[in-house]
Amino acid sequence: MKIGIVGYKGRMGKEIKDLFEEKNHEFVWGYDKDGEYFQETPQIIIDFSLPEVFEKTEDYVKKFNVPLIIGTTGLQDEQIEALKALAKDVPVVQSYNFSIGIQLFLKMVDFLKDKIDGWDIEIVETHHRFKKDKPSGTAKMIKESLDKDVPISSLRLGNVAGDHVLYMANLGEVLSISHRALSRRAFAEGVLKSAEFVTNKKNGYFTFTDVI
Ligand SMILES: NC(=O)C1=CN([C@@H]2O[C@H](COP(=O)(O)OP(=O)(O)OC[C@H]3O[C@@H](n4cnc5c(N)ncnc54)[C@H](O)[C@@H]3O)[C@@H](O)[C@H]2O)C=CC1
Ligand SMILES: O=C(O)C1=N[C@H](C(=O)O)C[C@H](O)C1
Repeated sequence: MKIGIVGYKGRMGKEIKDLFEEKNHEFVWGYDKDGEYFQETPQIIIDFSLPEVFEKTEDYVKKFNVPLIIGTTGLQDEQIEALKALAKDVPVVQSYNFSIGIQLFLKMVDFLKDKIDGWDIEIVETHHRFKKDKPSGTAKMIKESLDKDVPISSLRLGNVAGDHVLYMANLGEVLSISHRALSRRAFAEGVLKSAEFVTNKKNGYFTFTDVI
């Protein structure tokens, strides 16, 4: 397929471009800080940038009338609502984490969330020093799955691709679930799966949970 990437010069943008090209897809359009790269109209747009770029992405998705995969974190509620409106016309996949491991993590949280009443619960996320948002989108997803107002601690260390740990403790024991992305490839693989997932869809709002 012919892909377009918003944030194509960034860490995730480059990883996604490399993976899709390895799989014989073609990068034909991009948007980044210094403007537009245009070779051809893309068949899909992938956005890994910043929330302030969202309106541009929305405009380009409407202009090209193509599916959108969006992994940008820190979106405002109104931007999520705008994505749902966009999804009436084109397929949209939104997730704050495109790794399979975090999907399994969320399933474990769903299994145990009713069984830990009265326990101390805390989330710790660690990311590279360049990450702009805090707490991570994934930590927010874990908290939302718990249905509880739990503290989140954020560490910004070196070049860590993405670690999330959920700690749960009562007076006699400590239970934890942890996930470590070894590189950004894990997220890019999920984006590729999502792009394949939307190819036969006319419209609709999906998360990565729907994809796997
Ligand atoms: N959902 C997921 O699985 C994952 C999500 N992310 C999220 O993806 C986003 C990007 O992460 P990274 O690639 O590490 O960041 P990055 O900073 O390396 O890349 C962001 C790109 O957006 C561009 N950009 C910034 N302002 C812009 C503007 N005003 N107009 C156009 N382009 C602009 C930058 O120039 C850069 O190329 C973040 O929100 C991050 O949290 C990152 C990894 C996985
Ligand atoms: O910015 C990152 O790098 C990452 N961001 C996502 C988040 O905020 O949860 C996903 C992943 O952990 C990497």
